[in-house]
Amino acid sequence: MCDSTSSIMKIKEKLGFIGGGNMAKAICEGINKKGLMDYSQVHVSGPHVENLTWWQDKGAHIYSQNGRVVENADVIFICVKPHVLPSAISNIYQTLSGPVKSKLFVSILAGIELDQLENVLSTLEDCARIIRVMPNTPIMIGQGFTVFCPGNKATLHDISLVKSILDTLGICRQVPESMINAIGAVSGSGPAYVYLIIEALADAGVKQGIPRPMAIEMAAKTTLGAAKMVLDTGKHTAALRDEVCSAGGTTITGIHALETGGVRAALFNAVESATKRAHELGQKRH
Ligand SMILES: NC(=O)C1=CN([C@@H]2O[C@H](COP(=O)(O)OP(=O)(O)OC[C@H]3O[C@@H](n4cnc5c(N)ncnc54)[C@H](O)[C@@H]3O)[C@@H](O)[C@H]2O)C=CC1
Ligand SMILES: O=C(O)[C@@H]1CCC=N1
Repeated sequence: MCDSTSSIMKIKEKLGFIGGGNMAKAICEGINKKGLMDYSQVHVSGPHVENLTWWQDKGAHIYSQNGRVVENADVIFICVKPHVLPSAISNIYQTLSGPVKSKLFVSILAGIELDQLENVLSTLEDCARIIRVMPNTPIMIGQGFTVFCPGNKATLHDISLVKSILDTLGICRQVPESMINAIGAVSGSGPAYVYLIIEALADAGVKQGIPRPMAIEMAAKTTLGAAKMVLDTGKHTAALRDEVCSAGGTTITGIHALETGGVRAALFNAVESATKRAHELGQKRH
């Protein structure tokens, strides 16, 4: 758990990452930037150890065998792509040097359900303790939105440990598992949608003669400011929009163009398609 004797609640557990890609780095950087752990507590594996130099340079322990992470860490984040899960897990079994007990697994895989995870891990431990998590990349800068759902065998201590870690990375909520695929389609994928919108808004400004660096800064800051208005004021988004749209003014003319372009329907379709895709990933229709 966390050490509350210092002013910062340091994580005492050793953290493991099976798969050292974008999300594993985002999680670790997020925690490290808060001063909650040191990279010497981190154990990471991947199929090509030469691709783990980023981790090595930070001071983490790196391995080409997933079993080494399971042996050395207390909390093991599974951070591979969903289709890689079976081979990543079988590599754990092949490379363990002895029986393993008392490990907590945290899966961030899109679409893969707790009972599937419990099944694949069942030969490792009779009662695999698992928590399913859906983060997003802004966790790297402490601005994430993460949800989690504990498996049946996860203890209250496991839940409080994982929640205390995720809480430091932004907003964190416990949800029923039935919601996770849809949440992943909104907040997990959401940064990509928003980057696309920021890029398009900036391009549109460039077309009107605004220099690109200013156009990008302006589009990003406007997105951030509008999001903060929603969160800080608690006002309905329609009310906030009304405050911008003068009668017969410029903004309502722009809104008309957006509605004609089907921007709302496009977002409905994006979230519906991404949710459906998460279910497909869970059903192994890769
Ligand atoms: N990228 C995102 O914004 C989000 C991703 N996720 C989930 O996080 C997971 C990881 O995604 P990313 O980090 O974006 O992917 P990534 O491709 O950046 O990282 C995956 C890592 O797994 C490693 N790997 C491949 N085979 C392996 C094996 N057999 N054993 C161990 N490691 C292996 C790869 O070398 C790579 O470093 C996915 O399951 C995804 O659904 C969840 C929420 C957000
Ligand atoms: O694109 C994906 O499948 C992952 C899950 C949520 C965000 N990225």
